[in-house]
Amino acid sequence: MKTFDELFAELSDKARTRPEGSGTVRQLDAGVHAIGKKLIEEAAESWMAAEHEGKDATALEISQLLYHAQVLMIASGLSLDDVYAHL
Ligand SMILES: N=c1c2ncn([C@@H]3O[C@H](COP(=O)(O)OP(=O)(O)OP(=O)(O)O)[C@@H](O)[C@H]3O)c2ncn1[C@@H]1O[C@H](COP(=O)(O)O)[C@@H](O)[C@H]1O
Repeated sequence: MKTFDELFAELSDKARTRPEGSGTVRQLDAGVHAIGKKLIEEAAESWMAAEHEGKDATALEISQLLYHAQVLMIASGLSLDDVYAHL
């Protein structure tokens, strides 16, 4: 298990070191348009899971939504503090 901040640190490190086989690196290379589409897909899956699939499935989909939001942040050059400043 990891926290939101720990995942962001891990993904930032992947973006910097670009290890082979990293899905995050693949997504970053695909660009903001592709990442945005993935984010919307996970948002829709989160919504459907919450309506029809129960708590476990909803938690899984929301974890994927958070992951893709973080990938979009990194692709956009945003830090956690840039986002937290608006909370
Ligand atoms: N938390 C996640 C995570 N959540 C979602 N995803 C990605 O988002 C996809 C969402 O799954 P779907 O069910 O929508 O699957 P899909 O549509 O078949 O997926 P794709 O065909 O688009 O890959 C997964 O296949 C992963 O590619 C994640 N990929 C990575 N992480 C974590 O990010 C870290 C870095 O991962 P790598 O960069 O791959 O090393 C690790 O700690 C991972 O656990």
